Amino acid sequence: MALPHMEFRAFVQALKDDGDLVEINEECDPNLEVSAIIRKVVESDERAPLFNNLKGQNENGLWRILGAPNSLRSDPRHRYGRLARHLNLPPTSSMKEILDKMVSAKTTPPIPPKIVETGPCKEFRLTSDQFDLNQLPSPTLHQADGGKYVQTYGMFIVRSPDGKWTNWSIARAMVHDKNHLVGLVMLPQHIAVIHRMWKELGQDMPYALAFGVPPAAIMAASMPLPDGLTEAEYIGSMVNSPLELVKCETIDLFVPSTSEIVFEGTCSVTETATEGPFGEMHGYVFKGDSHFMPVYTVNTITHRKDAILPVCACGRLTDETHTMIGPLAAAEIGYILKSNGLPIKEAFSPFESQVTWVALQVDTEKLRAMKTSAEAFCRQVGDLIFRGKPGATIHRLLLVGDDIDVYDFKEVIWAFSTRCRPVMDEYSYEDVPGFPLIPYMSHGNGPANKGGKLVCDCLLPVEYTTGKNWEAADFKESFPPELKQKVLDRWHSYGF
Ligand SMILES: O=C(O)/C=C/c1c(F)c(F)c(F)c(F)c1F
Repeated sequence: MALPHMEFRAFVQALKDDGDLVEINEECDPNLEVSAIIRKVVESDERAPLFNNLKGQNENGLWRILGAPNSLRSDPRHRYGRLARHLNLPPTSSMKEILDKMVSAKTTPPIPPKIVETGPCKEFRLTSDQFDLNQLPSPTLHQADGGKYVQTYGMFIVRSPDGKWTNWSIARAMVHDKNHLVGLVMLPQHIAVIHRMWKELGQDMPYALAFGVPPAAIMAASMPLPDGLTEAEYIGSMVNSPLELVKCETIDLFVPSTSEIVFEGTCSVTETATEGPFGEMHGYVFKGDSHFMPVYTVNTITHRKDAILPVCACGRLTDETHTMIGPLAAAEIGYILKSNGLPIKEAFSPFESQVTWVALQVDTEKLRAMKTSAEAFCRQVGDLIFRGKPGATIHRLLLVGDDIDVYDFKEVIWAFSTRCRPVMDEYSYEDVPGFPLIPYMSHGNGPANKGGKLVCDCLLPVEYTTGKNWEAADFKESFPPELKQKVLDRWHSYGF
């Protein structure tokens, strides 16, 4: 068996070996029961549920469901263990080590994928008269959803008409009828950019939708990489080995050969249908909140025996839309700022902000050398991020000093609450694209697609000029080292 980061089934085995999997063999109903269990799991950082026995499974075991594929573990020593297993990192890895790994491929040569003749994803093949997406165990994830969201953790593969740019990404889609999906295709997502290219040509867009792809691939597919970059070679260089791809049956696209399930077909550039409402990443389902979105025809399904459909039952903390989208956007944002020579050390998106904020740790010694003003620096950061794709889902950028660990929200919210004077230390952006899925945008008082963003300066004025002139009134900073050591050594003998 391949390594867990390179084959989904090996990944599931790795979770089992880690004691991070609960196999449920009693029959479960994909209509809400499966998602209710997944929701309870992700709200308590429980082990990932593997549903082996689902109502509607066909004679070849199509399909099982793995819930919470990339959510959190309750043991703080392994908090990000499931993310680490996606990348062949030790389960004790920190979020910083995980994000550094994701960014590492930006500075290493791309490794092109290897094309193979066939693979496990070709074990069974169904033509459109041989399956009904409403009979297969497509899950209903929230009772107010507009349909069965079969696609929440699969990977769309689409290519520009000139064949130069292949994009891999996660974008949600629900069952429309026995052979059709309807999916969210929304700018600035690259799938929408490429869909427009086909629309201009007047040709439907060929697509593949691969479920249960190599875990390293699905992580990269969630990262807001630059336009035109082909994920396959980025991942190859990230894991330092070529991804194995196999040609689709009916279209000229390639999919990871070990994928659990592959849908193949075309996405209409003319036909739309109502999509949504959906329990989204910020934790709300707004009744009646549906929009016209493109219709995908599913011409062919190929799959492994007893194939596993990974499912993200998204909503309130903490599921894959929080552990992946926010932190990966933060990693990209940090990389862009550093590449532009700004003194940024770390970037993270706090889960407690429902991943709508990114906290940026500033190297204040380098900041002082810039002899810049707070306004100039904040505007430099905001202009670079809020006008680009990586900042699309982020509505607050918090600039914090060297003493603040951006991976620890208690630190971030202390700096924000005590060092950033509301209004005066905040720099607004009303003329940039907004993220219309955030409720104060979609159901708020202003335009849904524009503005509502801030750079919040949580650096006190002295940090721009002469440096930190305070000591934190806490155990760490308000006592001499030898006294701290004495207290720590005697802690139990005192009686604690
Ligand atoms: O359906 C959801 O809950 C989230 C959809 C979503 C997303 F997660 C993103 F990261 C995006 F950038 C985006 F444009 C989206 F529409």
